[in-house]
Amino acid sequence: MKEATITAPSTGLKGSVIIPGDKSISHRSVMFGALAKATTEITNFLQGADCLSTISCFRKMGIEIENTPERILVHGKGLHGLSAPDSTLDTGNSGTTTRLISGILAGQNFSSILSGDDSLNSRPMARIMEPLNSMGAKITSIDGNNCAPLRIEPGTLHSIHYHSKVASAQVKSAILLAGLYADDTTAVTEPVLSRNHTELMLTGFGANIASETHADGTATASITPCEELYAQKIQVPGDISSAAYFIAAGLLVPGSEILVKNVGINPTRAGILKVCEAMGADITYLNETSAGGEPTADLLVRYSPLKATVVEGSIIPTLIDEIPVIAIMAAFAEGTTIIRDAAELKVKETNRIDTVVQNLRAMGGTVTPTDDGMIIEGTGALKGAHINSHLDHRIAMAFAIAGLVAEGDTVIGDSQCVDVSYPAFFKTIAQLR
Ligand SMILES: O=C(O)C1=C[C@@H](OP(=O)(O)O)[C@@H](O)[C@H](O)C1
Ligand SMILES: C=C(OP(=O)(O)O)C(=O)O
Repeated sequence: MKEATITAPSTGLKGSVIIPGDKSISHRSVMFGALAKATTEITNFLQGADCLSTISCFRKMGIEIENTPERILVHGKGLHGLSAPDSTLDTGNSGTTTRLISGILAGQNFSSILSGDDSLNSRPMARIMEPLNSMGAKITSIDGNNCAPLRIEPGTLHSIHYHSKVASAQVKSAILLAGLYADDTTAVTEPVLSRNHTELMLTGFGANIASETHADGTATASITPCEELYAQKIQVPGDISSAAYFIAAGLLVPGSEILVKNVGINPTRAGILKVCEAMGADITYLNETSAGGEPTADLLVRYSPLKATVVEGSIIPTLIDEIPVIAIMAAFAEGTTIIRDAAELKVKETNRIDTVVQNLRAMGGTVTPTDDGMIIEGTGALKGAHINSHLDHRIAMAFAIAGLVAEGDTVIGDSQCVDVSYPAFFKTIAQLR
């Protein structure tokens, strides 16, 4: 198990960072490519452990996937071309892999078992089992605790209109993917629009998708089964969830100026940029263009004194994975920052309310956990500490950024967990010094 030691730089961070491919889009490009006829070509695919889990699951189901540094080729076999895996599908640490694949497996004529690591196998799966089983799927939790390992038996799927209690792209996507195999139009209404990559990308692959955001803020996506999906060329934009660490580093380390390049700024993902703006951040958008049907930009980030803010309501799903690093920014902002409506933090790779609070306190921060978020005093100073990442990549990276502005050394425990979403993370920090 590795440790990484972070010390505050003596001068500002300067230079540019090319952000690696978006994790959500990389997963989906392999999944949808596998279900399309012919070959899908993916560039800037995220070579993180989570996305590699998705590749290995589809290889086990008979899909040939060529993975080279330049591109990925997914030789899709059509909607009914997957074959029975000869052993358990290992979804590693990845909630996205587990939940989205469940929607696909629900519609297959073979049985399968999905299982991941200890963290994954303790995350809630009732949220997908319940709607998928109400469509006629046969998914059971092998240990009877509504968690993976999951057994998925062949079932005959019929359409539903599901009203989800949580704004979750994983739940929405699982249902829409099962909807590809249902008898009629399947719809999902969520309380607030969550990331919409599945809707955008499946439309590109030729599926019949409709999406609507209603006057009360709820959002409905629906899918009508089609004969086949068509292979695509996908250029994956940079992951704003990975960019968030370098945006925070540029804002927090005095004297910094960092060009964060190739950032996907889809509005369903870009809540962190709105929060930065509300905190008084100096960020200039350059080269606004698009990649893979998603808007992108280069972000020029300069050191800025920050002020506290309130993060709540419909913005939460658009920045849910960025809350650990937002908490670090809040510790250096003037005033008290309140984060609420974010109970979903409790069911990520760790309970991220607990793991943020534990580590921020270890660094001398003043933070109070609440039922659905936390309250952070902007004390303007942290001290180096030993960080327990609990093997959660977002915790490891958020506290590495804290280490750049803390007094003394910060040691990130189990730092190798960054490989889940950002294998080059520590190397990239080193290059900016
Ligand atoms: O659909 C996706 O790609 C993801 C959705 C989010 O999870 P939920 O849908 O559980 O909120 C997010 O936290 C995760 O990192 C990726
Ligand atoms: C929650 C995350 O991912 P997943 O749900 O796919 O494990 C994440 O990357 O922060």
